Amino acid sequence: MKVLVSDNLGEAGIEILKAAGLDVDVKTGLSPEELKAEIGPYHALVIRSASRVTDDLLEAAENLKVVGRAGIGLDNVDIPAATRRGVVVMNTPGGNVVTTAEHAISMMLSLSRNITRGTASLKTGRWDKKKLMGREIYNKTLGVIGFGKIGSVVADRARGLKMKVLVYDPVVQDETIEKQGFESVRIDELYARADYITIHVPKNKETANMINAEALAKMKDGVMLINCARGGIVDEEALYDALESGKMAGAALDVFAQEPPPADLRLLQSEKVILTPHLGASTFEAQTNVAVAVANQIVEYLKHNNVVNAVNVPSISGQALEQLGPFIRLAEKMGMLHAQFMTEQLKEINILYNGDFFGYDLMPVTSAFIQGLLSYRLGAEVNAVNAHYIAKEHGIKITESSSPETTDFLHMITTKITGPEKTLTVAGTVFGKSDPRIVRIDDFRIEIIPKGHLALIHNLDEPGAIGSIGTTLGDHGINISRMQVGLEEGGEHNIILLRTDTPISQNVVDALMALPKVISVRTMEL
Ligand SMILES: NC(=O)c1ccc[n+]([C@@H]2O[C@H](COP(=O)([O-])OP(=O)(O)OC[C@H]3O[C@@H](n4cnc5c(N)ncnc54)[C@H](O)[C@@H]3O)[C@@H](O)[C@H]2O)c1
Ligand SMILES: O=C(O)[C@H](O)COP(=O)(O)O
Repeated sequence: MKVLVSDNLGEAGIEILKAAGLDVDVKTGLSPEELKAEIGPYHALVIRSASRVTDDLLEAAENLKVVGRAGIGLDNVDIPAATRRGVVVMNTPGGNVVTTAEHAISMMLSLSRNITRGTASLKTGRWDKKKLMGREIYNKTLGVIGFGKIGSVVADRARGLKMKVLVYDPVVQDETIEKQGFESVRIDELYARADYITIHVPKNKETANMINAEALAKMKDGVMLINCARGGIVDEEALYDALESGKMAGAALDVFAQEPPPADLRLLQSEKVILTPHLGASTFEAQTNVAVAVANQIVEYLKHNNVVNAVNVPSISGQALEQLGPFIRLAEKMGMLHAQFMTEQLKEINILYNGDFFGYDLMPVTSAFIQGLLSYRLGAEVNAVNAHYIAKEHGIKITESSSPETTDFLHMITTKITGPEKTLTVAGTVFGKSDPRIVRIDDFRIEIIPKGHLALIHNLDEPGAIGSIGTTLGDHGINISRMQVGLEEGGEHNIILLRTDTPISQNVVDALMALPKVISVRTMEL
């Protein structure tokens, strides 16, 4: 397996990748065209914020299985395009939180006390003591926009500096914010009351340009703004105007709409702005954390198929995998069985989970079922990452429900596929800790190990039927390794399920179909 590291990654991460036997190439500073030309043979791509993972790049990434972001922001990755192509996208959510929060606090202090301007003026031989009068942050009000991992650490540190903290986050509950001792407010109130405003939201459609001229106008006169989140959340031109007009006393920017920013960006000329070149996460500690985390996650995925911190597929912890793994494998086989039985167009998939599945999210089990079902028809490009997407793209409706009630088994997965004319129901369970079984096909109760060459023969429940089937297979040199007869509830048909040592070819199927008591024969490979 080959890994391409296209942005600077801490050495500790590279060592982990190599120690796991992965073939690692570090090629940083590539242009989009160069990256596109290189990506073909790689199975994993490790990035930070510089590389752009676009649909166009993914098109060329024919072997790519995973994009690992050593850091948090994923606005440089086209996640829907990755999902469509079955590429897992993962980040390292915790590793640079404290470091980035500390950067925001440093920016606020530096801005308040003119530290960068003082340094610059002294270096030109000046002594601007009077001109560079600062302000205390003690007792001032800080408005935190976005109370996630970083925003909440910033709020905590500001409290330590004896500031009052207002928080705006439409997702986090007021009580959660208040329990931590901060005041939860609506955005306009934050604008109206805050002496300092710091932004800690991801960049997305909703937050792009959220700090525009209109928002700036609502802010208190003399406010200072800190952006250590993402460029493009603040309208840079409107910010420049607010600084020039005196509305705003200062701004500290670590991130820019375009990185590096163009030389003619007016903000770069403003005396009231302090700037860092996207250094929020750049400490030795944070870079080691994120490099180690991303490397371990990539090894875990490429070598053990365990997904950790993915944003486009549910992650499964080691313990969850131990308990859900057998159900994931069962579900995939059930999907394959459906695919070989149901040759009609697929309209709808219903999945019912009975029993207590240890409290885990069952999305990976459902994805495995859809993968088994669709990959049989569509090939290997269907995987657990894009299974839902591809089903949706094909107009297949998926409903999933669960009930704590158990029937015959402690856990049961019942899957029903509906086509234009027919439906097919297959149920399965796991015996013991890891022994998968199919226990029902439509109205027939059976017990089959979903593995190997199988034949399902639907026949009349009459004397001699089973004997003639055995003889016909024997005549064709096919050994039956397991046979089971399932009775239709209250009916006169039964199904015979055979496991054979070798596949049953079409001429043998024809010979079986010629037997008077055989109604249908379906062969399967599971
Ligand atoms: N400068 C840097 O080097 C650096 C380093 C790390 C992270 N970041 C950026 O910081 C961002 C935040 O990181 P995090 O770990 O705290 O993420 P997070 O997901 O833990 O928190 C983001 C918070 O923003 C909130 N939010 C979303 N939309 C909002 C809106 N419109 N208004 C107010 N709140 C909103 C969410 O509810 C969430 O609580 C990242 O997405 C990344 O872009 C920058
Ligand atoms: O989102 C992040 O983690 C930060 O913006 C860090 O970006 P970087 O890895 O390019 O420093």
